[in-house]
Amino acid sequence: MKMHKVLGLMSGTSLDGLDLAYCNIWESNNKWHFSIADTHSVSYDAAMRSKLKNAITLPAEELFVLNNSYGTWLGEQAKAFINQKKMEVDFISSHGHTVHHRPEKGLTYQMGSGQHLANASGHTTICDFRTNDVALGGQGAPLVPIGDRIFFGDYDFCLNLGGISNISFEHNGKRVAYDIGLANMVLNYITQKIDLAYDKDGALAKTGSLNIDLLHRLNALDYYKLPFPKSTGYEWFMEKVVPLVEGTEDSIENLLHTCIHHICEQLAIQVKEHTYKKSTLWVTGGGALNGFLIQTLQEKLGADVQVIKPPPTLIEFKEALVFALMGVLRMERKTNVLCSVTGAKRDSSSGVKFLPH
Ligand SMILES: Nc1ncnc2c1ncn2[C@@H]1O[C@H](COP(=O)(O)OP(=O)(O)OP(=O)(O)O)[C@@H](O)[C@H]1O
Ligand SMILES: CC(=O)N[C@H]1[C@@H]2OC[C@@H](O2)[C@@H](O)[C@@H]1O[C@H](C)C(=O)O
Repeated sequence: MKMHKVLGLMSGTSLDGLDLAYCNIWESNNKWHFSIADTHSVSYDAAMRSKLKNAITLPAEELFVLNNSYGTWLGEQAKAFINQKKMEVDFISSHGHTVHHRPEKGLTYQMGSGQHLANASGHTTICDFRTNDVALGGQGAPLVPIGDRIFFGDYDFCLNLGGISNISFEHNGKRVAYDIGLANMVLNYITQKIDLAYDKDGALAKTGSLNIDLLHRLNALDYYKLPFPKSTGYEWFMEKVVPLVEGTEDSIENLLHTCIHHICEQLAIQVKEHTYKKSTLWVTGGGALNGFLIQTLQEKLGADVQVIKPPPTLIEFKEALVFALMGVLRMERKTNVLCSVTGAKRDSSSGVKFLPH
């Protein structure tokens, strides 16, 4: 039995920071297993956050320069963590930071140069997990469902509440998954108006009341009518959602309260459409720590769907763990991207390997 010792790196769309998960991953009796030995998060400072946020507006030359320096920065963070904890690491598996995601144009771009990362950390690095799937006609996202299936297949639904919400489940014998729509991205956008990074536990949202007009407008967004597979992101948010929020004069509390109702209504519609029995819904991502959101979600789902929160390490580091798994599958030349999820022509073993120099 081969034990893979992998450092998974994830920088999500919420721009809160870099997640590092040091994982042991092994296969026995035709089943993959994991343990998370250690974790660490590096919060982005204001300068880094604004660099990453504005990267989408950069001309090519500046973007390439940032790609290199961000790759070096990732490598330095990985090296510091590895040295501090005296870890034995076989390789690093890094998602990078999504800057452009336009699968309909055949384009997806995660920043964080693999060569720079490998050189700065001194470890073999696998990254760029999405490009191949988009080249095969897929959405290039979401990718985490392979991990949901392999590690967390006992739950009927796996829901992740990051910047955007996404869900995965078995459907006619195949794993399907897609981005449902809004989650923390819109909540953070609203709290940032009062210089608050996020609404801890949904405390502000809880004191607000419903703005019916905004709720209807959000629920009417075209994206929700599209069939899956589908994925969305920051561009959609800026183009379609921000104008609705900006066009509504109301208190921060009411805006947050209304957005939480909207988020939970869309989640409940999707879960109810695909369930016919008592079900379990396993929730990860920072949104799982928002008490008011989880309470509202349970109310909208009703008694037949049980919302389950894993321990905090999995809530926060599931994605870093799954990118570690994707690296292992890539090393073993096994499928790590499912076309049933992304809509690509075929399954693939994606990711590009860089050796340190
Ligand atoms: N205690 C908390 N109460 C309320 N919200 C929280 C709490 N902790 C985290 N969050 C929310 O979760 C967000 C971070 O979530 P997460 O780390 O899952 O996002 P991400 O990985 O960046 O996103 P994605 O999965 O879309 O790429 C924070 O920005 C915040 O909005
Ligand atoms: C292109 C991109 O980075 N998409 C992210 C984003 O954040 C959440 C959702 O939109 C999901 O599709 C995906 O991330 C997770 C990690 C995934 O691929 O499963």
